Amino acid sequence: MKVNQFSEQNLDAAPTILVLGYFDGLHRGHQALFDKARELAVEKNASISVLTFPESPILVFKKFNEDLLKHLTSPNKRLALFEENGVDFLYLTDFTSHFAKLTSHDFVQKYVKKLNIAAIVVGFDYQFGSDHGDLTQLSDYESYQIAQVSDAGEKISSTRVRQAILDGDVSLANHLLGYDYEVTGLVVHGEARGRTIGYPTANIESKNYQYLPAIGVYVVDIEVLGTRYRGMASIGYNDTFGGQHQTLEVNIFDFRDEIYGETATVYFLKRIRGMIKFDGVEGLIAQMDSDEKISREY
Ligand SMILES: Cc1cc2nc3c(=O)[nH]c(=O)nc-3n(C[C@H](O)[C@H](O)[C@H](O)COP(=O)(O)O)c2cc1C
Ligand SMILES: Nc1ncnc2c1ncn2[C@@H]1O[C@H](COP(=O)(O)OP(=O)(O)OP(=O)(O)O)[C@@H](O)[C@H]1O
Repeated sequence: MKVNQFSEQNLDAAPTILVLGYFDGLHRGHQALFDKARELAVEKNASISVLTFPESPILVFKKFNEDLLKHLTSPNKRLALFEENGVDFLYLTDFTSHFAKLTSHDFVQKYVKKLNIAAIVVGFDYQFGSDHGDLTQLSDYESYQIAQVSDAGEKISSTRVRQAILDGDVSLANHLLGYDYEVTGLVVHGEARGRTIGYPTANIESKNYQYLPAIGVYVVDIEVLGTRYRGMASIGYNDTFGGQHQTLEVNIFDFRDEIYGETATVYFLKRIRGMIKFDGVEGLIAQMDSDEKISREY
């Protein structure tokens, strides 16, 4: 897959299937668009291109708060997902006030027309341009609108996946995504208390503005140094010890190595419970013994 800022100089001249949207998380609803694009690409001997934005368009419309910078994936995972879905060319353009003012007609002239379009694929609720144009605006092109992909009678959307994660319902998030929700970060030093209670933990600090699941304890896999291990994670304030800031920590099973400074990816598989403030260390250890049993058996 080739990744480029959209500019007239770097566009591939060969016929292409253009897929449009922001695609945070590339969930099962989004994947349906790429299933269609791959089918068309074979039929028309064309490549697949996506024109999208590095950051959420919402940044241009709402008062800033840090959550607006958050994504369901790290930048690398986002690229990997586009690639897995068959994308050959990923064109990025910043969503700015100027961009937001383009009418659907301007958008077609300035962007769509610059590509050699074999077909266009969008979702059932896709709208674009300041005049909220829809597929009829693209009538010069062979275009396909993909029907809504639902789960439990409700549209699968990035918003819904985000809410499931914030609720701690990682099983639902994974089901909607079609893959396990993951957070990537650096392994940093914690209080070095974990090892004294028999459960050393890798403290993971994400630099990627990703959503963390709700406070609680989770069955996870963790990938570090090229190997994927089972483990159990805690997200919270270490209430028992009066912790002051929120951490993501993973006790990695059957693992003994120093991994500070390594990049690790945590895959959230299932929520076990909420955080408990114990009166003493013994209660916490007994609880973690039980968490371990659940996590190993999962
Ligand atoms: C699976 C798991 C479950 C945990 N559950 C709790 C809990 O219920 N209450 C709590 O106060 N801390 C809990 N912790 C956090 C521990 O307090 C923390 O790992 C320990 O204090 C070590 O911290 P450190 O990495 O900063 O040394 C849990 C940690 C793990 C890995
Ligand atoms: N469940 C779905 N079924 C079919 N198409 C979808 C579905 N969800 C999104 N799409 C389409 O995928 C493209 C990208 O959509 P978009 O990035 O707005 O995702 P979204 O999940 O709807 O996001 P949000 O929750 O932020 O509204 C659009 O063309 C949209 O119509």
